[in-house]
Amino acid sequence: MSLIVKNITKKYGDKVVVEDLSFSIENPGVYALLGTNGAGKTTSLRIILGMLSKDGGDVLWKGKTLDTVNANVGYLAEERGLYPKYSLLDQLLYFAKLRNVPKKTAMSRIEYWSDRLSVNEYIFPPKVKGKTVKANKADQLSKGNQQKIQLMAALISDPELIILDEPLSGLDPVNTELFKGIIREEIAKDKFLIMSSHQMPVIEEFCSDITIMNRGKAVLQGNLNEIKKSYGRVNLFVKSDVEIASYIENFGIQITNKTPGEYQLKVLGEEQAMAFLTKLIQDKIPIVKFELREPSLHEIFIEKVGDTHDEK
Ligand SMILES: Nc1ncnc2c1ncn2[C@@H]1O[C@H](COP(=O)(O)OP(=O)(O)OP(=O)(O)O)[C@@H](O)[C@H]1O
Repeated sequence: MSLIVKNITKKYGDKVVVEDLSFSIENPGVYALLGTNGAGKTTSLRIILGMLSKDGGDVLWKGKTLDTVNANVGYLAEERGLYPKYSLLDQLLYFAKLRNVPKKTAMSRIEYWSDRLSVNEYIFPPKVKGKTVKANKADQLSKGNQQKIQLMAALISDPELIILDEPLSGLDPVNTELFKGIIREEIAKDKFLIMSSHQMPVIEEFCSDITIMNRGKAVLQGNLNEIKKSYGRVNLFVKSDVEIASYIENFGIQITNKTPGEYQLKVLGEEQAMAFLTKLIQDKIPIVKFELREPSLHEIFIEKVGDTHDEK
């Protein structure tokens, strides 16, 4: 195992905000930490990073307690974490120094990432009439550009373990794709990533293993494909040029949703779906879509925490 999180617990006064959370990561790739607002994701990530004290449990990286000496870790925090009044270049060099990156290496990485993320003009202010324009401070940047600088800070040490707390929140579609591309590249470099996100399609795109938290506890854990398989193929999407609502109901299938022309149905399993398809064909009902699939992560998430997620 590369990362082992064993029974971590955190209390604030009497309130237990993370309770006995355990999971492990064996192979490179992205591990997802999901949960409703206040479920304890950020707290757990900060405990894993060693930024926050814990009331119990262990975090091991390659067999040793995870700390900044034995692990090269990068962290993109959910909230903005730049110093508002210092120049961006100074801050990036400072983060690099904290993580023992030699200045020359740090400079070449800053140049690479500022190009890649199109933030050159903020980090290396251009010359106007021979004079360098005053360097930008963090509080003069848009939210998305601050996020880019924080991503640069997270990646400045070329970390082996990368912790991304809501990395895509607040980004426009173009920058979302840019960040996703960078995440894909880090995966291709065999990095270990832990990502928290409320965007279920993003989790489905990147993550093989997940933990869903609710009120500080893990309520569902495992391989996403296996979890989906365990639910079975019970979601049927049918689209027809004609009105078939009563036809479906007469067959004894439940309609869970209807959008223009398309019905979302809940079937008992593949057998019932196939019997329904056979009947549609026999009765010559014009069908333009017939798709049977497992529940989405969104549906699984709602089922697991939908009624119970209110903060204590
Ligand atoms: N310093 C603190 N003192 C007291 N309670 C805290 C403190 N920090 C966090 N909490 C509480 O711990 C719980 C978990 O918070 P956390 O930020 O880890 O949740 P989260 O899953 O990351 O939520 P979100 O998705 O909204 O970011 C919440 O109920 C929060 O109010």
